Amino acid sequence: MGKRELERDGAAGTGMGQPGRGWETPAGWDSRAGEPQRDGTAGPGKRSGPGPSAGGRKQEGSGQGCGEPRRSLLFPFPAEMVVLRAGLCPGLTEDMIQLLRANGIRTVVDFVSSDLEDVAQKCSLSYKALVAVRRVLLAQFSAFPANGADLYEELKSSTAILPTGSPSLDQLLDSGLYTGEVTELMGAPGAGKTQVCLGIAASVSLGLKQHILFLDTTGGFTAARLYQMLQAQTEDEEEQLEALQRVQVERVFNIYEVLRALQELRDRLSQQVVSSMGPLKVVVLDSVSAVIYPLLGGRQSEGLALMMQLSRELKTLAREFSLAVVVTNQVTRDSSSGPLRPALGRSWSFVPSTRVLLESKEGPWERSSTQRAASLAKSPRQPTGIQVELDIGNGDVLEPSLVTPTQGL
Ligand SMILES: Nc1ncnc2c1ncn2[C@@H]1O[C@H](COP(=O)(O)OP(=O)(O)OP(=O)(O)O)[C@@H](O)[C@H]1O
Repeated sequence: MGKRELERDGAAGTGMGQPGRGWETPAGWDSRAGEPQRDGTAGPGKRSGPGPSAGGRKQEGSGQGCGEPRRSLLFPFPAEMVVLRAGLCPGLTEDMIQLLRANGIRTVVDFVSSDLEDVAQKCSLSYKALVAVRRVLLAQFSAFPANGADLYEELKSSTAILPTGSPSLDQLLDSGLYTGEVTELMGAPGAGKTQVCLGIAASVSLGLKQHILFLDTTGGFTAARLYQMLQAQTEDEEEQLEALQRVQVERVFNIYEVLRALQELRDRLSQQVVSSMGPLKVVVLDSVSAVIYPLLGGRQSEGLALMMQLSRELKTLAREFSLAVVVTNQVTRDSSSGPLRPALGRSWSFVPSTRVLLESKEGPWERSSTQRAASLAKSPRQPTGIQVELDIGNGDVLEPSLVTPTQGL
């Protein structure tokens, strides 16, 4: 794929202002900037129409499904499970549904697979009206094949890349944090996971003027440290204050509180309640292992179920609302000399699409206490194993949104 670039002046993407969802662009949200672009040609403002989104559900919300047969393959509706109800599509009235039900036709699949001539006779309904309804339901509920180019276009219009404020970390992440994805920072205690999260919060709130939700499960969030990072980037006190206000912190000390906070967030985003929070782009969960570890000792199955519920919640939030989700995780080893592995096992390993291992290393890395080695353990875009040097002090700070050529999505 071609190169893309990130523009100055802002984060990017769709998210809460995604036109495809039939939502309004929130005030102050520049929906044009920062989109991943190919050869700089697919420029800003391109998404003025109802474009495809990362989640296939937008067609339902926007009412496009009826006249617009194109549907994302990512979330094909399980049509066999959809019960016919009034308002599902134009022409499908309550009376019609009652008559159909009386003849054993309850779901979309029942309806589209019936002989409509027969149904028209049995239910005393207009054959023409039934055919029209069937056409619309087929358009709404069928999975349509999409080719790579379509999917790439879809990705471009729904994905934004948010610079982390650290050029070396951006290099590792192929330009920054991708919305719609879960990125994991893993490392031993003291490796610098929280510091990197705070750095991301500072960069996104100050440089990109976007909001961040910081879910703190360990009490590791330190406002003073965030303020220090902001001060390192700007001397303007008003800007510092505004940036601090864009970082919303919730202390959530167990999995139930985390799930509740995420559910509340989903409700707010679904109802387009943006006034209290502004355009949210990043959700940080620091740390995920702290709330899952206590569950995995006793009744394993219950713990695993909650872990998977959390993983589903994080992934769907990221995708449906075009958020970049960042989680931190501990590491473990099989033996004292074995390699570091992310904690939480195989079930969790499918959750983050990108994983970065943070380590304080001996040798050239240990030039100062703030130097860390960051290596890519998992990525959908870059070869794993790439390693960069990261400064978790204030040294690795660069203005975000510089034009950054990359290798493509
Ligand atoms: N103001 C600061 N400037 C530079 N480095 C700092 C500063 N504050 C803390 N550190 C360093 O950050 C490290 C701790 O990082 P952090 O709390 O992010 O680790 P962590 O990986 O989140 O650990 P845990 O898993 O225990 O939460 C320490 O080595 C500390 O020296």
